[in-house]
Amino acid sequence: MQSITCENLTKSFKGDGVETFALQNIHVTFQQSDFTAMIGPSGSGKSTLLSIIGTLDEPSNGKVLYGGEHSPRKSNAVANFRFEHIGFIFQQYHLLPTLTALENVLSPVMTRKVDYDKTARAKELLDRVGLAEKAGSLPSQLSGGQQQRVAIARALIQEPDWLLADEPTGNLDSETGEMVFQLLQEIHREKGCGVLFVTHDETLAERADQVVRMVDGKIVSE
Ligand SMILES: Nc1ncnc2c1ncn2[C@@H]1O[C@H](COP(=O)(O)OP(=O)(O)OP(=O)(O)O)[C@@H](O)[C@H]1O
Repeated sequence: MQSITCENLTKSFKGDGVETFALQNIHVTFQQSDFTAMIGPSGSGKSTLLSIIGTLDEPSNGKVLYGGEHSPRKSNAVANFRFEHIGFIFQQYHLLPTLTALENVLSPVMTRKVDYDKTARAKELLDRVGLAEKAGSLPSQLSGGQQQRVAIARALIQEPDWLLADEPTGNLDSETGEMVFQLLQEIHREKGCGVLFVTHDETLAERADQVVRMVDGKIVSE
């Protein structure tokens, strides 16, 4: 999965008889070796594009190719494909409130058979994001930046090829956001996973290898 290519992607939502085009004829290729920023005004389609690339949603038209191949079609197979290849990070962290930091990192693999020591890997990842000493803390006992670092560790548990990050610094003050941004860049270099990073922050976007600019569901520049 060295590359992800979107070919002629369109996504529309129908409601109250009105059709809204969230994406229109998107053609773009992302390389796993790149740290890519996606920037654009609110409603320009960034989250929709990320969801479709991440197989959380389906396009109305067009296709996404992963290393030149289609993703599977059946829902079980899609879930496995996503589990194997893609890690997600969201603006709102989405940690499970009743689980500790360590349990949150373990949560994607809790009910799955894997060929590695889950707990050892989860501990290593918590250590990597600088939170070894917070393994037993609940999300409510962690700051926003710490919660986002737990979410990053969770996204990495299955060593995904791609990390899809939807405004991961959107809820953080600029200093904490900078720390999370740098952590993602380090992870990209260390683990070799491609990163697609949605942001509203022009100065962060400019530090990416590739910048994709969206307006009204279209890519206006790359
Ligand atoms: N489930 C949905 N049902 C109806 N319309 C939707 C749905 N999801 C997105 N849209 C519409 O699609 C367009 C693109 O939305 P999207 O969330 O992808 O934009 P965005 O660039 O990520 O915005 P933001 O920066 O505010 O997160 C918007 O007009 C939005 O209202």
